[in-house]
Amino acid sequence: MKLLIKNGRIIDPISNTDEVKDLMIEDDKIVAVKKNIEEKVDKIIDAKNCWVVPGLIDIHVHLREPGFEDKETISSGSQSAAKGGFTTICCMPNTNPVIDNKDVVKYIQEKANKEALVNILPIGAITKGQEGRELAAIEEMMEAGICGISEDGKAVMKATLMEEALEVASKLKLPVFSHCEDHDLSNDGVMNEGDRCRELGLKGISPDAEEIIAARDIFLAQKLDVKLHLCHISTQGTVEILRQSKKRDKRITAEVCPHHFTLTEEAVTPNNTNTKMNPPLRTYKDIEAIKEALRDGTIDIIATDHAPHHEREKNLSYVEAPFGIVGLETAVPLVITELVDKGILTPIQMIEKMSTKPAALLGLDKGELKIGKIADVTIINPYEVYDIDINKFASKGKNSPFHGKTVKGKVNYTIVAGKLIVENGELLVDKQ
Ligand SMILES: NC(=O)N[C@@H](CC(=O)O)C(=O)O
Ligand SMILES: [Zn+2]
Repeated sequence: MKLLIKNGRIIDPISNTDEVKDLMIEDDKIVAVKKNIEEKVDKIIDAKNCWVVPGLIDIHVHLREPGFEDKETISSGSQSAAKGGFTTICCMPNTNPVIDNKDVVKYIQEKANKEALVNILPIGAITKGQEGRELAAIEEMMEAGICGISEDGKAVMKATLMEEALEVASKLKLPVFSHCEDHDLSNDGVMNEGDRCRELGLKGISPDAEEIIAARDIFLAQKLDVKLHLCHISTQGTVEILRQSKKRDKRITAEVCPHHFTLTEEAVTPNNTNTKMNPPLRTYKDIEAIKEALRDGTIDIIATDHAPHHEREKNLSYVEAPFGIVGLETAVPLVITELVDKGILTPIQMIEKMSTKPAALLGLDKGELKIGKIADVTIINPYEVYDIDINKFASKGKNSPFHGKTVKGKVNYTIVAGKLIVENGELLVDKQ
């Protein structure tokens, strides 16, 4: 099977390429990247005016299976990922049961092998049951194939236990994804601590809750040979801590989510629980700091924190509704609209943060368009303008604050190991 992608703008951060060329795939591999390939093939994709990029990688996704299949499943989440242009996603362990032993890891891998359209890499919990009391079976999960450990949804509040986890991760060469939140400080808060929460009479979550644990984990990690990655950072203070720390320690990485550079606390209204996520929407000054950090490389990765919830739960009051919004199918247009179009990131920098750097953090041989590599490829039309429509999401979750937003940038094709999964923006397989 030979597939030829003609006349696309090949964007490849590793070779620093941003040039119109053709790309040919044979079976599951990239076999040629050059101008004017004239060869008899099985299928031609016309990528004129489109970007041809290494398959996007989202390191922060909640797939909800096992345990919360009414919110999302491995199958539906993988369809959502494919539509969003992601060829590999990492799934967080806050499922039921928690991903804290090899059996749950294997359950996810087997289901993913059968049902998923994209590569799924489980992340193991740091503590048993995510209860913060004793370490999970990290070594056996590593042998089963987890790509990292995280307590995401929570922080490990006991510093000595977090230190132990970092030591184990260092020994096993696993990255640690830190959800930075001091639960004593964030206790009961539902939105950012600031003017807007006082205006609305809602309880706030102070930036300190994030910054204190970010600083703590950086201090704990710098004594060890370990990759510490800060999840969904949201405040100017965390950006500053990160910028300073990176001067001493080059291994620290951090991600930001599209909602945290797109919306501020001003978007919060008590009747729209799709503005409720953790960490919460912050302020204009936080967004400015995040954008600067994206531009200067302090923030390495853009991840979605795709957190689907059922409508029934999101219809509860602002206080009772769960934290989280879906993100897989809005990431590419938000990054193009808010960052690339506004000159904050170049297309190469965008792809670096959505494919190349995530691959490097995970130690994957991906994130590059090169002869011989597995053909995970995404084709994006950066010029298409349209309104985001939750009813078109493949995700079971419709909890997005971006419904109706006019954006620019559409994923047209997603190719996983040479297989066409999305064509002209539509999934080629029936929904399960
Ligand atoms: N981000 C969220 O608002 N929610 C996540 C948990 C998390 O990533 O912290 C979830 O699992 O729903
Ligand atoms: Zn989290």
